[in-house]
Amino acid sequence: MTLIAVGQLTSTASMAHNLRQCQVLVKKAVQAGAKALFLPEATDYIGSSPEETVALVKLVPSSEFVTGLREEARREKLPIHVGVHEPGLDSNKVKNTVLWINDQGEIAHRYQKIHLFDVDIKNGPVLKESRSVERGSQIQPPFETPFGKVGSTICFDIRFPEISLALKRMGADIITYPSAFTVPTGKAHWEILLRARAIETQSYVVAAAQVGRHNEKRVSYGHSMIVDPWGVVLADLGDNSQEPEIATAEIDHELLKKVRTEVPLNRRTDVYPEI
Ligand SMILES: O=C(O)CNC(=O)[C@H](CS)NC(=O)CCC(=O)C(=O)O
Repeated sequence: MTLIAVGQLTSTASMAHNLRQCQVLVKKAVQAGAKALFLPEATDYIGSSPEETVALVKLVPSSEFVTGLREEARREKLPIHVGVHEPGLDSNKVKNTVLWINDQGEIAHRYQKIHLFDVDIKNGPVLKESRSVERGSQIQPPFETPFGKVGSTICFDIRFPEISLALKRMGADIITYPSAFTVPTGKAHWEILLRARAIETQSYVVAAAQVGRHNEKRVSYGHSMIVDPWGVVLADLGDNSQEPEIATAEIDHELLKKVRTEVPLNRRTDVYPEI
């Protein structure tokens, strides 16, 4: 059994502020005895417009935010999974990525968000992520950790079960959804989507989320969660945005084995295509 933590915060356009919030989360995760910390999508910053999102972006080697987190990971021997922005191939755009910083402070894995959130909800949020973000085009094979194989996806990707099924087929035990969900879509869909992905992949789902007001236009739903392979919500951080918070849960390989043995999901790939 290995204890892991999800961290929840309200990122702003100030990377220095966001790094300080993450340092609080690292301290709390270490005090709790966690062996890894999972942080939300876009933890480095949330801009208030597509232009600001592009203007703020830094290459990883020159990002004080990423350098600061790498120092934390190395000093505390605590691997960190974190959503950030990186420059796009087109200089008017960025990539929305997640990094796995290992306990030596090295970036050992990277995934770029495949599905972009372009929505126009009546009396609700209007967000056009593709104005500032370039989409990725590869599912990355799960990476090894001392507590199992981890497959990464990001936020809106959760609505496309093909990715999590592919990650499961590639051996994932844990699937992550670092997120910044909107409040109306969060209320309607967040927990159901996370539990469905956990149940259908028979894997742990680890979903660190942004919470609260980032700027005059953006509010995030919160409710960072850890769900077990049976679909039980082991941790839920709610929507309090007073201070950065963590929640922890144990990753139990006996439970993974039990669920996968008791309810075998033998696919009929003679009937439908393999994903
Ligand atoms: O803007 C940034 O810099 C970081 N990116 C995000 O916050 C992204 C794109 S706007 N948010 C989502 O994908 C929310 C998905 C969602 O809420 C849903 O699927 O219902």
